[in-house]
Amino acid sequence: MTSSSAVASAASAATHAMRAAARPRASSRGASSAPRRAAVAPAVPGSASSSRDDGIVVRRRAIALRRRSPMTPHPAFLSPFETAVADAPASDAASAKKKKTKGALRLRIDGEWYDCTGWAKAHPGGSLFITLMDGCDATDVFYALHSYGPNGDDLAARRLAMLPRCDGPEEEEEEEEEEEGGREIAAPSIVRNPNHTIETKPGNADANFATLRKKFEDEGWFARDPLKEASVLCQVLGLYALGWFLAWTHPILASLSLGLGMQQAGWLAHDYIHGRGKWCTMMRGFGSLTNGFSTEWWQHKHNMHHSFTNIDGRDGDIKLEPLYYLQDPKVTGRNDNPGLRKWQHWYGYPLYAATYALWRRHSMASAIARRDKKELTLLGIHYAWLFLCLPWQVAVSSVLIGGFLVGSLVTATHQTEEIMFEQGGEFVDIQFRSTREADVKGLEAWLWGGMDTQLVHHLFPTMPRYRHHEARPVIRKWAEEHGYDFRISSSWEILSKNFNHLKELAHI
Ligand code: HEM
Repeated sequence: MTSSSAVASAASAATHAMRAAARPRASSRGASSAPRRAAVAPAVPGSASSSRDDGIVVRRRAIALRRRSPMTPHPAFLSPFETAVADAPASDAASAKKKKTKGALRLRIDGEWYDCTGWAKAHPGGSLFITLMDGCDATDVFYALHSYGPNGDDLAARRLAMLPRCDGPEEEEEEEEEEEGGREIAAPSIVRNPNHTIETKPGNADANFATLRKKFEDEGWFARDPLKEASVLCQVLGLYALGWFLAWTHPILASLSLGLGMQQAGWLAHDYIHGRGKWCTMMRGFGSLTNGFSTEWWQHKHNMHHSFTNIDGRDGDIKLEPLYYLQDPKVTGRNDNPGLRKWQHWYGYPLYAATYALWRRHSMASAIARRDKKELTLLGIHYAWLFLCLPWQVAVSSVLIGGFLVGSLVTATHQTEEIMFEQGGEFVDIQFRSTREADVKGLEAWLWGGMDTQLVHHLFPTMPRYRHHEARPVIRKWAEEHGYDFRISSSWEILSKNFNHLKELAHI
């Protein structure tokens, strides 16, 4: 690994200045109480008065934008609203005096509270992500999912720097307490590992993790390597080309080649959607073209999984009823079907073959509902190729093979780990508790396509997957030093654990 890569060095001075300015405050994190608020706060609380915002016009525009579905990205990426925010002189926003914003949407990043009430409606990922994090520390999830310099672009960091600062809930509480004559709040603590009791408050960022991330940034781990990018792309396209070539003469071989190609294309599209920078942005439609997936639908579903991993009610990947029951229906309170549930460990793995078919159905429905012309065009090209250029039997069996290879590996990596009910909590801690790595090598590692380094990926989603194996020992050592349980098992152990989990719940 070279030191600071070209991409890392492109990190904007503004980004680093902002982070550097914010970091010293991290030391005060431990001292603040950062209470979690109701998990779903209204996007624009009715009680908030427009007159409290700096720009009433911006606020009105934001309310109009709110009517869009949370899944719908803002159509014009640089909308007049965003441009207004982006063009605003720093003194208008960033350096504005902190306001009291009780009732507003507030996120804490790098120890600084931001009033996101207006921004939520223009947020490219959708307002839901902001509203669900209201009142929480979003530092680690922010750096995990966004462009902030070292990962190829710094748009999100620049936007962040322009948001108005505000008081946090704890500052307001302190003031209220003072008014009430002073009252102490007991700080809750999380026990991560029996050997280490780490005093921390839910919703606080892990300052040690920021140091690890900084090390990876400085050493260029987030940079894309053109040769490796070309290699993974050629492997996928090669499998598609071979399958297509054999389709009319050797249907079984063709289905295997295309099925494997579709699986690998799935991993690659996943990498492109997480990745930031020009190359990944250009390749965002890759999953639509190769697998018939909607980028917008998939990124939303998948980023919910990344932001709220294994949190019941947030992460759709663990809510699979009525097909699979990963938890006792008495605990979740969701409808039960004991007649079906008792067979789930038997039909479990074979049914994973339907994964891609289901994703295609959701993708098409989402693209149609959003009238997303670009996506519908890419999906149209894909389906024209799938059913006009291939025999239908090859087309269908490839989709089932690809779906099985993805479904059975993806599901296994999270389903048997801790499933949490608390909303909020520490991002890094949640990642360690909700997934594990698979200890695989060679062809098997190729087949796993980066899902084997699930924990590394969840901690650093924008890091290219071809760097994960090298990053693993660094993160493992860091985890040991900081009291996190770095879980890793053989693929056989993971898959059988998953089978046994389904079996256990089949018989409750
Ligand atoms: C107030 C702080 C935030 C700002 C300024 C911000 C800004 C942005 C920007 C500019 C993008 C476009 C993609 C990029 O440049 O990386 C984006 C996308 C996104 N953001 Fe945020 N964001 C914020 C907070 C959050 C939080 C707290 C979450 C999650 C809990 C979140 C989740 C997402 C998601 C899921 C996307 C879509 C990513 C994709 O298309 O692949 N954002 N955000």
